Amino acid sequence: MTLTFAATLPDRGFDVELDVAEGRTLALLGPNGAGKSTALGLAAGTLRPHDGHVTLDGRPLVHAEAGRTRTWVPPHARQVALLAQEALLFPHLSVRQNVAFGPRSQGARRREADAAADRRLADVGLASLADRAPSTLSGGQAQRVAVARALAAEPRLLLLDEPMAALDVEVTPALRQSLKHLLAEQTTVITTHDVLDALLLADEIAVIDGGRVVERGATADVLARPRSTFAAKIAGLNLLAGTWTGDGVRTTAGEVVHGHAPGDGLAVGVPMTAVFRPAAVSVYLDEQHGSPRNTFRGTVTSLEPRGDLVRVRTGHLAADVTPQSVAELSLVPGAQVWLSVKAAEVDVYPG
Ligand SMILES: Nc1ncnc2c1ncn2[C@@H]1O[C@H](COP(=O)(O)OP(=O)(O)OP(=O)(O)O)[C@@H](O)[C@H]1O
Repeated sequence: MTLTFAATLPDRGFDVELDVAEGRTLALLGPNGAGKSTALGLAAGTLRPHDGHVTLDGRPLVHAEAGRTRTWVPPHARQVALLAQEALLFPHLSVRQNVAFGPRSQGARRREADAAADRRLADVGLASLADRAPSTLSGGQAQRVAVARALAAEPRLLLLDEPMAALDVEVTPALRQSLKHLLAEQTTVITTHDVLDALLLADEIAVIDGGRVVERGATADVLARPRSTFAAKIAGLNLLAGTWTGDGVRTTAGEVVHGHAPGDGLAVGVPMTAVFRPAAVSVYLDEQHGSPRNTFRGTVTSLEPRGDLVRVRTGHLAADVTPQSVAELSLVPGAQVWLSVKAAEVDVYPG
């Protein structure tokens, strides 16, 4: 099923266009309040757009113009499954009955629906729990049952709203693995804050910010060459946006950043992005000169442990340095520092 989506909701400052090709998974990323859940609600039919349409394989699920709904397929008739952060299983039904609920309500006989439920439970690795009551499951198990239930209804479109958000970190790998396998041929939109979900599950990423799509592309491209601050943050990269000067990127703060550029032919003034890894950044108490490098003055805003290293943040930039360096430089929040990154470590590209 191919999803096309173009909807506005002025009350929420929401104006988004998206499409997902047959069998593909699109991850919606963005800060809190960006509009990710709103997009899912509009596709599922729990919200109505002010203007716009949602279609599946060309068939309209909703079409609205200036606040008037022209076409409306109610949520239960859309064959769209929305999986919320909490599993929300029916407490009075067994695990098998929960999963069989979709096929049963579509008219399948009990035996047939139970067989479909057992297949789906096996898909998520929980066949042995079929006779249990939902109240006896762990959060991770309940969420996997909810995935099985959503898929048993054979939805044309699967919508996952931060499926790992309510789970302990120890159980997310198992659910992610189940999903990776199950989403392979399923047209899916998933919202997430986690780069691993995007990397493992999504073919494409759309970054939403302030109710708008600010960036869109293949997952690997967006994470390797982000164009939005949010995508850079989740990819763990420093990003400085600006315009091309002929030999560098001039930021709005007036700094010129030098790096690997895509070659000649770029017009002066075009929007450009410079990206570099925190591990490539060194921290000094004085300005460094010498080999082609970029230096940025900053005030340390936070220090966070990061594996064997310490992530030093100065507002918009981050450097990963050793604990020894932190001690030698007496780095504390409020310290004035120079961050330095060699031009050879900076990737510069249009956008
Ligand atoms: N029920 C509601 N009524 C009115 N406005 C709402 C409602 N729910 C959300 N909003 C607003 O719509 C905008 C988008 O919210 P939405 O929940 O879609 O964001 P989100 O990207 O899913 O955020 P999060 O990551 O925090 O879940 C926000 O400005 C929010 O305040």
